[in-house]
Amino acid sequence: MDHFLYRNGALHAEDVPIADIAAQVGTPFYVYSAATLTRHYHLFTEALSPLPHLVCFAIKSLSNVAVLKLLGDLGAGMDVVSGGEYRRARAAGVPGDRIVFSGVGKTREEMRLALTGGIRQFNVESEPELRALSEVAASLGVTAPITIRVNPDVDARTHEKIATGKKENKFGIPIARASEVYAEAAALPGIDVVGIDVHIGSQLTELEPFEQAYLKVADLTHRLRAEGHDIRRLDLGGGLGIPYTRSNEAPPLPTDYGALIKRTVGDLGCEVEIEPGRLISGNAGLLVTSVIYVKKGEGRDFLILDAAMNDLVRPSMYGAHHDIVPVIEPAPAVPVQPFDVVGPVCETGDTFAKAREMPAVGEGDLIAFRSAGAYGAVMASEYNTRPLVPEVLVKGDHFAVIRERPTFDEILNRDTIPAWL
Ligand SMILES: Cc1ncc(COP(=O)(O)O)c(C=O)c1O
Ligand SMILES: N[C@@H](CCCC[NH3+])C(=O)O
Repeated sequence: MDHFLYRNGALHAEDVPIADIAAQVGTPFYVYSAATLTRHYHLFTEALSPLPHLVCFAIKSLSNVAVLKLLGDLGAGMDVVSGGEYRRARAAGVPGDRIVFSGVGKTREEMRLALTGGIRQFNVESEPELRALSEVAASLGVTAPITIRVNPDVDARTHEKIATGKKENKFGIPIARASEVYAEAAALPGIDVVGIDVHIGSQLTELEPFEQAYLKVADLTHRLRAEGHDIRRLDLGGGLGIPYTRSNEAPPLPTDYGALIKRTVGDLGCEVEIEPGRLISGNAGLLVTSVIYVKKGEGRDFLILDAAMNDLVRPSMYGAHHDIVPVIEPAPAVPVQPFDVVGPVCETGDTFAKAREMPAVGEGDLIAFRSAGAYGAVMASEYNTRPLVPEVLVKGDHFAVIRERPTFDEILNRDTIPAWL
């Protein structure tokens, strides 16, 4: 459920008409609902209670500092994957002891940043990283709390570009080698082994792959404890999928996912962490755009929008589907017709949808992409020197721009012409 509904014939974000935001901010822009973000965060905390737990929002999915502050103030932890994301979480007021640091390529500089600024744990993904972290921590005279990310070789049955738990993927250490790597970790200076981490992929629409992975983690917990490690925390990753269409069968809900966690690892006496991104942010955001032209083509009509692949790359990158709806609600009797929905970028790949059935719309009409809160704004670029689009947060009948559209002066001032040219 989200908070983007038609009321009196017009699409609203909570109590604010989308058209009012467009009039003030101009298109394209992203808009997020505070109520949806809050609700989705609570779905997870409720699903995991009464287990001791921390829901660490995967901020790679949506990293605007205002959004992080909203979730952080509710008590959320954060899963970060770079020094930049760490800084965002801290700028939002999230204490270090609620931040987990994931990723296969943490640099020594990033390790220093987190160790001096405060960190709940590093999710270590390789032996070289483990040794580097030990060196950095020892040189600072501190101890780094760690889990080791294990790769359970489970097929997440999702898009191949976002599956992370198969043995051929770059993530984690093979679960079969866990004993060896944990033994090395325990012997290293500056390292405190606190638990196990696993994350098998994103946009999972079935619970079974999670179940396979979590059962392997439960087994490993027993094994590592028998080998003398004090395994007290399990980071189970993110990845629960969202419905991208209203017609499709919906993926499992956080309640089902929570029940699965309790069933598989709930009796181990561990604190549980999860790292959901998309399920919290995905359906909490729209990308709002205007029709520039309706162009008659050979056997098809093109809807040319002022948003493009640089603003929302998911359709061209993964062939992803987003529902595309007019901001003014079409009357029930209005016939639909197929459009190829495209942006102005000079690539054929700048196509959001082919032959998408939509009610007739015309120049200047407002259109919204649904389910665009996750991996939307964060993956945007300035390709074709198209400025990054603004982000807006709505709460009840308030809205605020939480990231301004850069001016062309700002964009051009970032380039410098060397004196010798
Ligand atoms: C380590 C890690 N944690 C959490 C996530 C969040 O995934 P999702 O947005 O699918 O919940 C990802 C992305 O797949 C990830 O790589
Ligand atoms: N960027 C991907 C998700 C990646 C998940 C990253 N761990 C998407 O848009 O679906």
